[in-house]
Amino acid sequence: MAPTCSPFQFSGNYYQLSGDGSCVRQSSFFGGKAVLNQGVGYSVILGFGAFFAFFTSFLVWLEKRYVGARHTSEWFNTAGRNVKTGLIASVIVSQWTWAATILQSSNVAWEYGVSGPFWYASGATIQRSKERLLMLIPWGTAAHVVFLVFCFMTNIIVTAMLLLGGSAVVNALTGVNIYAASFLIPLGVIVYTLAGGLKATFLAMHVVLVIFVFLVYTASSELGSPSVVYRRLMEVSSRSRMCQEPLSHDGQACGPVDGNYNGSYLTMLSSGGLVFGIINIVGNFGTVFVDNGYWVSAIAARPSSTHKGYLLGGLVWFAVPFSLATALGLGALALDLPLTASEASHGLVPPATAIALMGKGGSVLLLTMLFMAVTSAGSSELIAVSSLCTYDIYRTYVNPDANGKQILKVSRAVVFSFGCFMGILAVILNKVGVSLGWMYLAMGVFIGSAVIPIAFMLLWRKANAFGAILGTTVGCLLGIITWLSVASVEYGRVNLDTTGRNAPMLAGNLVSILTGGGIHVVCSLLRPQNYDWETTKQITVVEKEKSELSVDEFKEEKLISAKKWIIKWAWGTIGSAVIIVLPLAESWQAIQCVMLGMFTNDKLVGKIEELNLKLETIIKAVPDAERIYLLEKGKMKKNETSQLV
Ligand SMILES: NC(N)=O
Repeated sequence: MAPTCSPFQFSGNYYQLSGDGSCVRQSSFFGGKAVLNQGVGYSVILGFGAFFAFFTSFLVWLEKRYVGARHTSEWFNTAGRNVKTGLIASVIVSQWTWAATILQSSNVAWEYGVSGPFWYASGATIQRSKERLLMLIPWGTAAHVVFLVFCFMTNIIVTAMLLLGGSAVVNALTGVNIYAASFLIPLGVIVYTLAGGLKATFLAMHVVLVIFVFLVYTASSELGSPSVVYRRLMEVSSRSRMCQEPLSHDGQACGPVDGNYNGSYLTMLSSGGLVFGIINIVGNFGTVFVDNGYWVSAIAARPSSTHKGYLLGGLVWFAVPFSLATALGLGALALDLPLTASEASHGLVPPATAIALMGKGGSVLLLTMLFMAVTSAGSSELIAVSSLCTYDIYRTYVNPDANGKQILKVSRAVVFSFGCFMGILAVILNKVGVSLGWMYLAMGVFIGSAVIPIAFMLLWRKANAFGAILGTTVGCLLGIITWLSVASVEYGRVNLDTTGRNAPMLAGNLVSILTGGGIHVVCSLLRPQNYDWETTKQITVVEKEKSELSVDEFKEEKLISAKKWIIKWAWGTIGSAVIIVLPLAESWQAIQCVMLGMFTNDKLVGKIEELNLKLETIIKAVPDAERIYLLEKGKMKKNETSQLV
């Protein structure tokens, strides 16, 4: 092995002295070398779903045998509408924890520093319960069909992100062929879903999360303390760092961060982070409002538990991307890993940090955590599509008199077919070179236009069906046109690289959501539809068996009390935020002066460093000076003695 020449003591493994004497940084972190063998990869891909399917089947059997539960088509699609607060919160967390939650959040931490995880977590902690798409039927068939298309598009995008992230990581860590992984991952998820899906898997996921955070900030010999992480982040982004080839390569993290205050990773003043934050909010509004999966969970919940479960789940979920990305994303930077922009965009920041910190053990832990997320979120997406196909298409347009058995059969056939379709689509997307990061940023361009029309449908009596259709379709088309035009004008060509950059993504996301909403508002004000909410009560269930829920659950007073609870807590939260933020805002100038003086005043820091350097030089020189002094003193004594003699 050639001798190392790293600019930092802690990243010697990633730099080598070349034959011509120049210092060369490793050109990528993974470089096609897998840490685990392919057997582990295939076991995880196929074994995970199968193991949990077996375990869930056993629990379902116990419930049938000893509790006497009957598992009908309604149970398959809505879990009997009897899920209580704790479980609904855990369902929300597991459903909302995608591969992107683990991988893309760390990617933005690697790109923008600490503001990335903040924007990721806060922008995606926006969840509210909703009703089923069938409610759109009174708006007419055209509206129902248009929103069905957008719902399918959302399910396809979310499932595609799970498969792109899952296949890229399993390929990088185990060497399993990426196309084989793309096609096989859905098979495990299908088996798991058909067995009933066990949302409690997310508990194990949180244990792994805590291990990683603990390692980075407490226990690891490589990092192990916030002060080490802090110091190293300052060192790797220092202005004096040399970043030209071959000491670093294009797309690798090196030196100050463009668009961040003082080029630091440890600032919230990041233009890139802010742009990502806006794109993230639009995209997540899209997936929350247009993804049928969250509607299905709301329906599965006991009516009096829905609001508490959703609020609790949303709050708990925040910790997942925020803590994981501030550990693994910032960890990758603090270790000066030679990751490339392409590796980061494919979701490989967390596996790289896991390997650097724990070797093979870290890879196994990360794979386990990721597959928990892929399996449980993937299963929710399959159920969501199954619910759309069976209730919104089959029972509405094909067989309105369908009985429970027929519905269950169609549900299972849809789960199988959609799973296989997604496997093939994921192979195609990988072949084309689409990355998880690209898909994550683009989701709002495709589905953002449906957000405001769906929200109005739920909340505004005047909302008009024609305006909703027009806003949704025109908003989507204009969003796509703007996105591609900005890429073409800004960068001179339209490809995956240019369309994946921040400026075109920001423009496309904003045009899509704002145009969709704007058109809908104008049409609704011109021709208010005055929607009659009573019509939603005509929606029937397939199997009218005796509900375990008390009649109280459906009483108006109970729902009004739930509404009061939400308003109380919402105002409580807003009130708390105001009394924290207002004094801070009012004293902002004073705070800024103090902060600037304390931490960021370049002159002051420069003076202190100069003083430090002088002191260090003096301290280092003391032993030599002492030795010279003693030597001179000895010589003088000798001279004196010889003169006397
Ligand atoms: N669910 C998300 N946005 O991670």
